[in-house]
This record gives sequence, structure tokens and C-alpha cells, in this order.
Amino acid sequence: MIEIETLSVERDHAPVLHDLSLALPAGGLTALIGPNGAGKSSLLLTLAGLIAPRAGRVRLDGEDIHAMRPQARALRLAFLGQEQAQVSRLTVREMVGFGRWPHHRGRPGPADRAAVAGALALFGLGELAERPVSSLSGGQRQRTQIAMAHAQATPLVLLDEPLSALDPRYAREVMEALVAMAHDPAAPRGVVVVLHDLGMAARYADHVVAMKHGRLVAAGPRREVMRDAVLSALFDTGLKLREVEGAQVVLPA
Ligand SMILES: Nc1ncnc2c1ncn2[C@@H]1O[C@H](COP(=O)(O)OP(=O)(O)OP(=O)(O)O)[C@@H](O)[C@H]1O
Repeated sequence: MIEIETLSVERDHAPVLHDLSLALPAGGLTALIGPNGAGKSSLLLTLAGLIAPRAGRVRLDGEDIHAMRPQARALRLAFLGQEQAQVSRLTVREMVGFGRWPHHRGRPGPADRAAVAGALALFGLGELAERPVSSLSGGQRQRTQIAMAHAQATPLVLLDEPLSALDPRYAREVMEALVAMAHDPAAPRGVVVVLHDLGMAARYADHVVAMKHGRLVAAGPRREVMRDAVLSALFDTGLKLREVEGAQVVLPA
């Protein structure tokens, strides 16, 4: 369980999150939605412990995230930001293997190798495993980074726009892999994902958090938040959700 208590955050001395209070469930997939500049990335960076709040705090299972040592935090949460440094010489397998570092600290064992192999298979990277990351397409690189976050095997996974470079097939496969991670009966994880694709949020999220101007607009189970009136007000444009052949789609109203 993540508890966000009266959280205020500044970036470059400008307030970007205002007095946010919210509890996120420990399991399931939570979609973070809202217009450009709403503060979604700032919230994710704060949840990851990478931006210190001006006021308020974030607790993970009762512990203040910002008081944890980085090594301890790396066993509790995995974070994938929008802009990742490119480590060009690494192969895909080596990069995914970096996700295991907090577990083995430089001495990988069979469990680490198995976790990497599982992540490579889950994200369709088997055939690319020995390729340098620098030789990959943007979408292949994005899947490599998501696989690395998966291999980290943390109870909480934070992903900022993980679908942005993916074609429809891989966007769907990655979302289904994230759902499987969130509902893995052996080790369910809390997966929090910033999504611009509202159709994906409507189809796959268990919970939805809607933000605008650095404030919370709505939060709750998907069906409570993904409603025509909430979405239209959130994005300042007419939107309607409709069911087409069993899937939710978002249309202009
Ligand atoms: N590195 C930064 N330094 C200073 N201010 C920033 C920085 N990044 C974002 N901001 C500001 O913080 C506010 C929230 O931005 P943020 O990136 O968190 O929003 P977002 O909802 O993730 O937007 P988007 O959907 O466009 O990615 C904006 O006003 C933005 O200008």
C-alpha cells in the first residue's frame, strides 16, 4: 500500500503538486491519467524517491520512501522514467540483468539468470538477447527497459509512459504482461503506469488516478473514474467511452 499524505512538490522552485492525499492499493494495475503538464511524471518521480517533497510524505507499507536508503529502496520498487540514459555497449541480456543488481550486488546466481530469462521471454526479447542495446529500435529498447524493471522483482513497479514507442501489437502485449505481473498469484505486484492511451486505461487498469494542474481530480476503481463526464472535464474536450465488441474505447463526443 502506498500512502500519499498532503504531498506538495516543487520543481525549479515552481509548485507542481499541491497538497495531494491518496492511497494506492498494494496490488493490481493503477493507471495515472491526465493532460500534459498535470504532474503525472512529477508524482511518479516522487513516489520513486527521486524528487523530495516540499511538504507531506509518501509511505510504502508504512515506511517513508524518502527516508529509505537507495539500496533498500531498489528492493522495494522499480522505476522506469520517460528519459533513460542509453548504455550503448550492453547487450539486451546484460541490460535486463542490471535489474537483478540489487539482489546479487555483482555476483549473479542461478535465480538471477532465471529471472532474466523469464523477463526476456515475457517481453518477446529472446531473439534479441545478444544484440547491443544501441542497435535496437526505439520500441525494442523500450521493451528491454520494461523487462529490466520486471527482472528487478520488486513489489512495486512505477512506469512512465511505457507504451510511448510501441506499435499496436507490442503495446497490447506489454499491457497484458503488466496485467499478468500485477495479478501473478505467486507474487502479485503493484504496477503504477502513466498512460496517455485512455483506451488502454479503460481496458486494462484496475484503478485509475486522474490528475490535472498538480491536483487530484478523481481516484478509484476503473469504472468509477473512466466516465464520460470525468474524462471530458479532465481533458477539457468532449470524450465518451463506448463498448465495442466487449472492449472499452474512447471516442470524441
Ligand atoms: N525537469 C523539470 N524542471 C522543472 N519543471 C519541470 C520539470 N519537468 C516538468 N516540470 C514542470 O512540472 C509540471 C508538471 O510536469 P510533469 O512532467 O510532471 O507533467 P505530466 O503530467 O507528466 O505531463 P506530460 O503528460 O506532458 O508528460 C509542468 O508544469 C512542467 O513544466
